[in-house]
Amino acid sequence: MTESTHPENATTAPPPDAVVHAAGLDFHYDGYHAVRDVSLTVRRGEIVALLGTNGAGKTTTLEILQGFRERSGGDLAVFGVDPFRDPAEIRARTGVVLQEAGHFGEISVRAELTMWSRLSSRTDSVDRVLGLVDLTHRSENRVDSLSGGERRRLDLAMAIWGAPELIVLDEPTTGLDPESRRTLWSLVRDLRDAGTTIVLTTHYLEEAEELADVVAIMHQGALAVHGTLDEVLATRPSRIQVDVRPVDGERLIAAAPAGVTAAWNDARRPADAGLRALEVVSDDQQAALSWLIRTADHERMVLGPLRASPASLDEVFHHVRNSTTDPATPDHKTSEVSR
Ligand SMILES: Nc1ncnc2c1ncn2[C@@H]1O[C@H](COP(=O)(O)OP(=O)(O)OP(=O)(O)O)[C@@H](O)[C@H]1O
Repeated sequence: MTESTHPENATTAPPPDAVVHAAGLDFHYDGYHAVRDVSLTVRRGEIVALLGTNGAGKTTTLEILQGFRERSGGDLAVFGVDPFRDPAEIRARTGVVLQEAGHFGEISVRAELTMWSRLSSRTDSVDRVLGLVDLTHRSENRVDSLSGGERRRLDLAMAIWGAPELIVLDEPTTGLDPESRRTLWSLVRDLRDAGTTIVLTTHYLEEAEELADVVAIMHQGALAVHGTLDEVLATRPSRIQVDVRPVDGERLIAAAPAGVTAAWNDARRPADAGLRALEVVSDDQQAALSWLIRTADHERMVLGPLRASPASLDEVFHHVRNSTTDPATPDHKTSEVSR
């Protein structure tokens, strides 16, 4: 993974549009180091997706950001205040969808939202939020008659009550069918387009690819990589797939310069039986392409169809997951993409 020094640290002033500015966040549960040196800035109107394996520290990080837990170390400002010291300010400006929300099953959707409205410091109209989450037609039905997807939309209705500036969604689409997931994505995009800042956790890489302006991958409590999707994908080598009619295939592969790896991929069968599939992997796509073209010219080698593509989020995620860190090391270092 490409490592670079992240500009955010405890001494860096947050950008003017920062909603969340965390520098070197740490958290221990009874001696277990669950969040390690996490530095992350979330800007107004951005969707940030927090990814990571089970137990990576995503929910704990979200709980610290909302002021539910007091950090063990590091600096944190949400809306410019310390969320643990000033929870009322955070509650007033933040909507939340928890991983598992509790509902009063025996009352109607409308009655539950009305009860919710009395608990919230923000004002809104039940009909407005029901319309936004497309639950108007279910408003008089009992909550326990809702499908899983409809309940998740009801959770979202509570989170968007009173149009909070920040919405925190912990695995908002877990268990939803693809159609319900797409509906929720569209809602989240609309909220972002209206200027809402959104931080979400998800185990669906596709969800992060679809929604996120910024992707952050946690591993063993630390932020292993974060940046825009393109920046995150660029932390792994890109791949060129090309079908070639080689003059001397082995010589071609042996001649690949440093930083460029070429290998035959006999699992992929070119449509033209006279060609053979070659895969070229490199951090420097331009250097790899130049070498390929130069070599083809020099060797009078026929090049067939060629496709150059960045690494997938799946590849980045697996690389992070397989990278070994020592959870017992208190000074575990983050590696991040400059933004
Ligand atoms: N109340 C607690 N007491 C002790 N350890 C905890 C507590 N809550 C979480 N942990 C541990 O802290 C680590 C981080 O948990 P956290 O829930 O933040 O991870 P996560 O990334 O959200 O995981 P998942 O994707 O499974 O929801 C885990 O190893 C978990 O077992």
